[in-house]
Amino acid sequence: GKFGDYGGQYVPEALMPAIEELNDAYERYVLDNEDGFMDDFRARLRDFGGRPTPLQRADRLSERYDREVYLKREDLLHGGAHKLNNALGQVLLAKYMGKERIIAETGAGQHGTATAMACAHLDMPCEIYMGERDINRQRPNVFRMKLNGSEVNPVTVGRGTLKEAISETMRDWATNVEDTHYVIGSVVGPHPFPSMVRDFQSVISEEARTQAREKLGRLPDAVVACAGGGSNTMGAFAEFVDDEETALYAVEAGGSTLEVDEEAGVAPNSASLTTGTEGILHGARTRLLQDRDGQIMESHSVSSGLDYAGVGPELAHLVDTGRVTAVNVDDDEALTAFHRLSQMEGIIPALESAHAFGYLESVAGPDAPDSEEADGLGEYVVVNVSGRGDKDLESAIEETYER
Ligand SMILES: Cc1ncc(COP(=O)(O)O)c(/C=N/[C@H](C(=O)O)[C@@H](O)C(C)C)c1O
Repeated sequence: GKFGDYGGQYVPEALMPAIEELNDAYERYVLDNEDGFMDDFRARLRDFGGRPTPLQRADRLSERYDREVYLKREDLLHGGAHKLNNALGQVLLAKYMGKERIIAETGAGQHGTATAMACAHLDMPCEIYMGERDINRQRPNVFRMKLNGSEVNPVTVGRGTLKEAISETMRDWATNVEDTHYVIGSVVGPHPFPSMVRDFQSVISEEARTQAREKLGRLPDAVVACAGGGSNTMGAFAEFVDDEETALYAVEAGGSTLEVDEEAGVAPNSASLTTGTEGILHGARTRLLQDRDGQIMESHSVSSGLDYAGVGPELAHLVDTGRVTAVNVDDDEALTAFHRLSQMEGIIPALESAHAFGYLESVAGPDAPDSEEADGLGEYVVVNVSGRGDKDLESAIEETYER
């Protein structure tokens, strides 16, 4: 479970039996398709999830950016985000392992919602840990989790956001490993989580690669995806990593500024790939926002889903080796992109996904400087629409009309 010097299993001894049991199940069911697990998983993604999602040409953006812009529509997956790919895979795996209880963390609430839906679909009791702050800014998703029959446990320690929610969930798991599976929400955590979540999300690039060849007779010149923990990112990239001719761009949250206030221990962004340093978070060595004493800093983003101080170890490694280019756009560019996609293409994206469109505008838009970055995107770009923006309407209205 190593990606260069990132990854690993930095967990308390008490968690090792659960980690080893999970790794054994991952190898048997996911990698070796024991008992037809992966066939069952794909059939449910199709019939319950609604896959495959379209790879749709964005006519207005293609005109604006003078190139072929295609959208991978994970916003059309059941539940409204890519999160179901991973949640369904992990809840199904827990069932095959004989577990009786599911717990999960969530920030934007999309992962929590996806886990709650998967648990209702597979008749598994479910508890979601969610930061108090996030509960208040993602109310529609909190209601959906409850409607799907899950309990939502408010996390009030610290800033009450994702970081604390993950720690609380890990604590519950350590206490109840016998009957409980922890459905982690992104390509983070100790091995095998980053690899397993990537494998469940890789259906995105499996489909996109085939669809791209059908529609344009060749591979795309670039794939662009936002990056919080990095799961929609790794899912959109996985099947293209070996195709050197396809550039891969991970777009992080530049928040309000990339400047970091070390004294206050606050990073007004979540650009861990760009400004982070090597450290351990939630069981893995990766890149993260930490001060000079190694204290994890508070991150920020206008979108809950990108508001995370760490990033997946495999994505960090791909950036270090130069296979993935890490870029970022700030809150304002993301909000402007949120409105632009809604008006120009009739798609209201999640604020997280809007960051990917903010990047396209910044390098290929009418006001963009003539830079080689635009050429990096090439003639044929695929942008991952990781989710839809229903959950963000309240905050987008506030930010837009009270800015
Ligand atoms: C629509 C949408 N797009 C992108 C993300 C970023 O998560 P990754 O895909 O794992 O980088 C998210 C992340 N959402 C998580 C959640 O809903 O709980 C997030 O807050 C954490 C699991 C990281 C999202 O909801």
